[in-house]
Amino acid sequence: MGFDYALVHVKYTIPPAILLTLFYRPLFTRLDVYKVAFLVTIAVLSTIPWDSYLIQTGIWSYPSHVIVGPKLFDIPLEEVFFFVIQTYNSSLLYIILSRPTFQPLYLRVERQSSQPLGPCNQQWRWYKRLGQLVLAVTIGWGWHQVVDNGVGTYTGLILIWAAPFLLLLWSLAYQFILGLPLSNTVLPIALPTIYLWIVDTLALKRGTWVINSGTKYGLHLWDGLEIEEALFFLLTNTLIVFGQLAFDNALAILYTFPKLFPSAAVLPSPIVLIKALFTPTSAYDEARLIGLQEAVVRLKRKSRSFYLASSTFQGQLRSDLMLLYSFCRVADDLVDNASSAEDAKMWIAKLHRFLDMAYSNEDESDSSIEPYVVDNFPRDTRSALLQLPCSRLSRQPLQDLLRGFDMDLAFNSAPPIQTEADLQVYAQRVAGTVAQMCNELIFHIYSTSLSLKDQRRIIQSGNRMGIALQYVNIARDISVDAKIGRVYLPITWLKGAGKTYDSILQSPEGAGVEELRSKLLDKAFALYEEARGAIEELPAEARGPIRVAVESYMEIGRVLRQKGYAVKAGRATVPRWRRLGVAWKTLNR
Ligand SMILES: CC(C)=CCC/C(C)=C/CC/C(C)=C/CC/C(C)=C/[C@@H]1[C@@H](COP(=O)(O)OP(=O)(O)O)[C@]1(C)CC/C=C(\C)CC/C=C(\C)CCC=C(C)C
Repeated sequence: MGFDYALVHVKYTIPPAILLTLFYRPLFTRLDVYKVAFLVTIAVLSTIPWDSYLIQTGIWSYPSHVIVGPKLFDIPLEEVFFFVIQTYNSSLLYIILSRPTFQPLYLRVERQSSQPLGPCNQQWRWYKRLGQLVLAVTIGWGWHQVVDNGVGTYTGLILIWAAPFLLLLWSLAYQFILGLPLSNTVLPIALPTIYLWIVDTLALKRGTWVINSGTKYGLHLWDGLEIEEALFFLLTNTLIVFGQLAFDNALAILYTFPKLFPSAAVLPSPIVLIKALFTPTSAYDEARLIGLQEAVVRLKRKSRSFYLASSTFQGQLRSDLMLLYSFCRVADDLVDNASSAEDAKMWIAKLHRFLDMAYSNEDESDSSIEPYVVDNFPRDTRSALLQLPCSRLSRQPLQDLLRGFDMDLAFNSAPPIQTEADLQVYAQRVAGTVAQMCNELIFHIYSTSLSLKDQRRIIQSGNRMGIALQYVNIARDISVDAKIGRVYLPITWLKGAGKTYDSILQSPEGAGVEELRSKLLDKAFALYEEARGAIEELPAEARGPIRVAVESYMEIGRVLRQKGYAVKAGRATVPRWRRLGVAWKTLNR
């Protein structure tokens, strides 16, 4: 009996597990636990028979003085623990590195026939087949080595065990394996592999585990690292990361194509995951993919705060929020950028008509909406309308949002914000509604034990938080709005400060304006303080991300309260490092 192998864990595998867990803790969701547990189970079940065979046939062994004693099918418990901890560490590293990536963007439609495939699409098919061929040849060659029973036996046994799994995963998830950034594929394989090569070198030198001669080549990658061991760790980490990639590929298919999978669960069963992976790529909904692509580009270009926050959301909620943002942005821009008040009114009327059509029929496949949108809206706005997740949103907040845009149009005749109550109504319409829709999506996607009454109370607090954010938005944009002939500060406040509507339009800066800005920010922070507690009652998956969304926007308000803040295009901006700091602090709260 000895503790050498156990000490390898204490020194080298458990510390990274603890560090990775602490680092990722604020974002660790039930789905992540499910993914890791799923992979650990498969890793343990698939490795035990193989490892047991290797030990029984004397290909490798563990001197009795380095292990504690208990064994499972001849495998020391320390070794079984190794399968668990290696899978855990590599999975978690992959999850951390891939979290910022919006994975649905890496799904591609591949069609055989009538529609000609782009050259890129053709190339992908060849890559897929080439990968399959290489893996099939590898299995054949590995088998040959095992049958030969010579120095290539151990290599052969590694290959005939790992390569069939790799072939399966490659065939199902090649789109993700090839398409995702290298930081999501190569890096989570390379980092743990190199780390384990170093650990292995130390363990083999100390004799913690021994590869017996006769069934190995005797070649070394570097002094102390047998070529077979290097191959083993490379392939096991590749299996883990490919497994996670296939899992994510299945989730992306499930959540991206509601027409194919109308009621995808937050934790889908293995059968559903397999069904998703076996969905032919030709059945993917191309319009949906384009809608998501355009939504991401729009969000990235227009809102740094919400873009950063979006990376902390997961699964279907992330897609739905992007699509909701896309709709709100497009609607706001159509009205704001209209060439005349008449034109703006026309856009609002068309958007109302769109909502009438989208909510009038139970049948989502109603074919009259698409031609209506195509005939009435510019090309680059259509996907934002057609992909709005109407089935998960109620109609009233969308209509109220349009009524908020109507209030903006009133600036052309008489200032619509006369009193603080008007300001509140306006902010409720353009931002309270947005918060309400975010919360509706959250309660739709994540199950909660809260009563309907409590859900309504939380949605109410959300509305107030939306108003707080809109006040920050107005406080930030006093000068920008004045340039387009709008003053959102209530006329009653202006009078109290010895100002008029026109005086603000002419000089939207100066001490008097700063006082009014401060007053508005005080109101914003009072609402924020009152509403923020409700975030902690949201389903666990949404809590941290919503905190990030709210805090990164409120940070603009904090910046505005400091003297000498940086201004970009007439607006106060929060430096990138500060935004990241806020997100980090907020998540760890
Ligand atoms: C993470 C993520 C992708 C979130 C998306 C949120 C979303 C759908 C935002 C829509 C934004 C939008 C374009 C709305 C149109 C009306 C409008 C302009 C509203 C103002 C937003 C400002 O955005 P921006 O600065 O980019 O706009 P301008 O350049 O000035 O045009 C608003 C200030 C509204 C934003 C309000 C929210 C996102 C609601 C926040 C509250 C919650 C998420 C709920 C909190 C929950 C509880 C329980 C308290």
